[in-house]
Amino acid sequence: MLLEVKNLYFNYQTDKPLFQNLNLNVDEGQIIALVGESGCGKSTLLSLIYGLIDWQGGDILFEGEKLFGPKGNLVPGESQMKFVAQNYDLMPYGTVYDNVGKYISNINLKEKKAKVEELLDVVGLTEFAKVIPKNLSGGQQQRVAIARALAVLPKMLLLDEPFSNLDFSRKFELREKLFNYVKENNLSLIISTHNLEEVLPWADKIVVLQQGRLIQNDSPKETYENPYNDYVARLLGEVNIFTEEEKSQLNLKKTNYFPHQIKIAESGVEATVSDSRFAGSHYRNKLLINDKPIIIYTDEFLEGKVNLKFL
Ligand SMILES: Nc1ncnc2c1ncn2[C@@H]1O[C@H](COP(=O)(O)OP(=O)(O)OP(=O)(O)O)[C@@H](O)[C@H]1O
Repeated sequence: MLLEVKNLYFNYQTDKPLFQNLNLNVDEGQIIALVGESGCGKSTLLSLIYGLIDWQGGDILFEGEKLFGPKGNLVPGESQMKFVAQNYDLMPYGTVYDNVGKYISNINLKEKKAKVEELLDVVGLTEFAKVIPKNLSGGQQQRVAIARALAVLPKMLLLDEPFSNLDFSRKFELREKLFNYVKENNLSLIISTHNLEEVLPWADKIVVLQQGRLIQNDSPKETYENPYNDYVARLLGEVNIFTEEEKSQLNLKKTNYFPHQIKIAESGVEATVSDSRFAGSHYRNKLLINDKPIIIYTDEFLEGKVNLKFL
């Protein structure tokens, strides 16, 4: 086991603990998506693991050795890890090239150059090598910080919302290259995100935090098929939530259904189409079951009355 968080107890204010008995294990080479709504504790957990803040109880072990937080390190942060926080902390007067190469030794300059160039390609900033951070957009600065963190091949990489400042097309490109790089180099990664869909295809495990409680830790498929509660289901994307009463009235198996889990059928629950809108790869339809609005996706435009089957 590379990282073990055992019975972690942490609070900012003494009367209200954020983490109580939090447990988390990360294997070598594993990609963990850390998700939860804003304020649930994602950034705090990453900062604790990296050793930027002190915790009050429990243990954090890395390769079986206990970590001691800020008091255990002369330079902030654990040496075997790299953390890209939401403030990127770049050298303002160094170029993109200098920033990415900051932690790479100067002994072999040819090797260093090749490494920096490889990383600039991973984050799509090759043509910005000579630019200084203040002349970059927020998203570009974020990518410089990611490249700099990758440069030393840490055993564990901690990324806090790494795609938050990127536009759609950049996000897809960076995502693909970043996760491939992480996998090829067998790095362990904990990546926090608001948007699970962004990381789902690459994550080995999804760890869900709700107000500081770790409520689910499963593979993406298991999480998708069996979200622990409606909060988890909502984090996975657009979802229809039913009350217990609606569930029994409609004879449903569960309280949450993703739009693709409700299909048009010959017979079944009757619904009226309220609107049907073109949404790119599908039509997004709002239907009413009695007065209850639900969303389903179809290949075709819908109108009138339909019957529904819940998968
Ligand atoms: N320095 C601090 N002092 C006191 N409370 C804090 C501090 N930093 C964060 N908190 C509180 O701790 C809780 C967890 O915050 P944290 O930043 O870890 O959440 P998060 O899940 O990363 O949120 P986001 O997705 O918005 O970044 C929040 O209620 C926040 O208000």
